[in-house]
Amino acid sequence: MELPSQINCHIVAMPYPGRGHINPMINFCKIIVTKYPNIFVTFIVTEEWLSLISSENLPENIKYATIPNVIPSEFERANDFTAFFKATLTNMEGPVEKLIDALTMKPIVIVYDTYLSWVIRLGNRRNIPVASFFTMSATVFSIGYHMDLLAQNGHLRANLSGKMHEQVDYIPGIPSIRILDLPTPFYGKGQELLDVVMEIFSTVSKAQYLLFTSIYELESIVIDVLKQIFPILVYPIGPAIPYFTSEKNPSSTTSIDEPDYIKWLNAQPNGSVLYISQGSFLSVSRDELDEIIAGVHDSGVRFFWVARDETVRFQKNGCSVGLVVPWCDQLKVLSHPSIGGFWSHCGWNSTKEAAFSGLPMLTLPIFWDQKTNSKQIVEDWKIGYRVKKHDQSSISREEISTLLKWFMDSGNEEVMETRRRAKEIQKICQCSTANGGSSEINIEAFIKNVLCHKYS
Ligand SMILES: O=c1ccn([C@@H]2O[C@H](COP(=O)(O)OP(=O)(O)O[C@H]3O[C@H](CO)[C@@H](O)[C@H](O)[C@H]3O)[C@@H](O)[C@H]2O)c(=O)[nH]1
Repeated sequence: MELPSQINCHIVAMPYPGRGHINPMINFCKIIVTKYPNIFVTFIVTEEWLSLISSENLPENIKYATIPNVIPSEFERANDFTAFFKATLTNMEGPVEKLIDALTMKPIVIVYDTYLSWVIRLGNRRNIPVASFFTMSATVFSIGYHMDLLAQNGHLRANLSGKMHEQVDYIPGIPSIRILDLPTPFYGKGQELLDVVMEIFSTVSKAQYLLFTSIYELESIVIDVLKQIFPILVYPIGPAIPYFTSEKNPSSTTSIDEPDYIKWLNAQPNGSVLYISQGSFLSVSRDELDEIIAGVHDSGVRFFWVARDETVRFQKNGCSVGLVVPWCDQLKVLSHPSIGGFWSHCGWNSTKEAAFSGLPMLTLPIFWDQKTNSKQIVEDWKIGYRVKKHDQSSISREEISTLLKWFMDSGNEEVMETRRRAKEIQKICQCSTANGGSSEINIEAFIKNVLCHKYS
């Protein structure tokens, strides 16, 4: 849809303060302003988050606006996740409302992270439509939305010990799934947030739109079901990763401007490197990490490891087959020809980036939606393997070393089949994000509807 050139419109974006939430929101905004240059976006973050992301190049018509640091620091988020999460629900509404009231152009819509449910109230008070932007999978949404079914079947607030392998086969639109693979607020870590999470899912239908950051073709059944039963408009807007700027086939020639880690990757044989990342904030226990570090080094497999602030701990003297970095441009690394596999904590963004890059995965989920994403990767799309194959609570360095050698062995027929499947999934993602693909169609339909609402 063409916007008349004289009409300028304004969208407010309100992400949840976390890397895995800010990234997809900013990517979505970039797609919108690239397609509709008359749309302006105000992207609201805390002052601390501005300092973390301000170096990123933004198109001219996206501007950051800040609220004070009314929530605990990003660097303490993992120490007390419950307190952090609750603070995002209680402390941000006032400053954000003040900021929105001071804007010179009234927004046509507020796109807010689903977990910041107070934005619905704010939109109602100010008569601004709101679009709930869910940064996890549509599968996870359906589970959250149907918690009443979990309760009816004795799978919520019940003693589930001994039942973790029971199948949940009654959630609309999703294949049968074990209790063990449900998002953790329902039975494990994060359960103290169950009431809050239930409240959040039950209020989404009071928004005007629901946006899934998902590739329609990968979750078509659950998305179609939700479109039928959900009382508001539902749009799967695509992966919300920076696919429009990613180099799908980076050249192997070295440019002086490239980071050293890309130069290192350029020097490695095709498909030979395992990329390892456990996400942007939570980690496994220290003991478990020590076993993983030992297992990775013992395996002799070539690796590229994102260690955040623990690079020294991940390195081993005399190690010549691996590179440890604190942070990298993950999608660029995953798209590099020398990467042959991805060990991931299964954050939804990492999952989509792996799918988009056509990589087989090793999954080690930690909490929240990651277990469900791991199940989709391994059982539904069949593009990966669980690191803890038998759901054991810990894993030894020997087991890790054996698994990695097996996974990265280029002659391994089972893994070759998984690689072939990962390439099929990659094609599906590429078609969905190409011009005229389902992602573009849904983004256009969303914008068109918002504009009709404004000008009707
Ligand atoms: O060195 C790195 C490591 C990560 N990333 C990026 O950081 C993001 C990480 O997102 P994700 O993979 O989703 O992990 P988390 O940051 O752990 O994401 C949180 O948010 C996600 C979306 O709601 C949830 O799926 C996760 O469970 C939750 O932990 C991705 O875009 C990565 O490309 C980098 O750019 N460089």
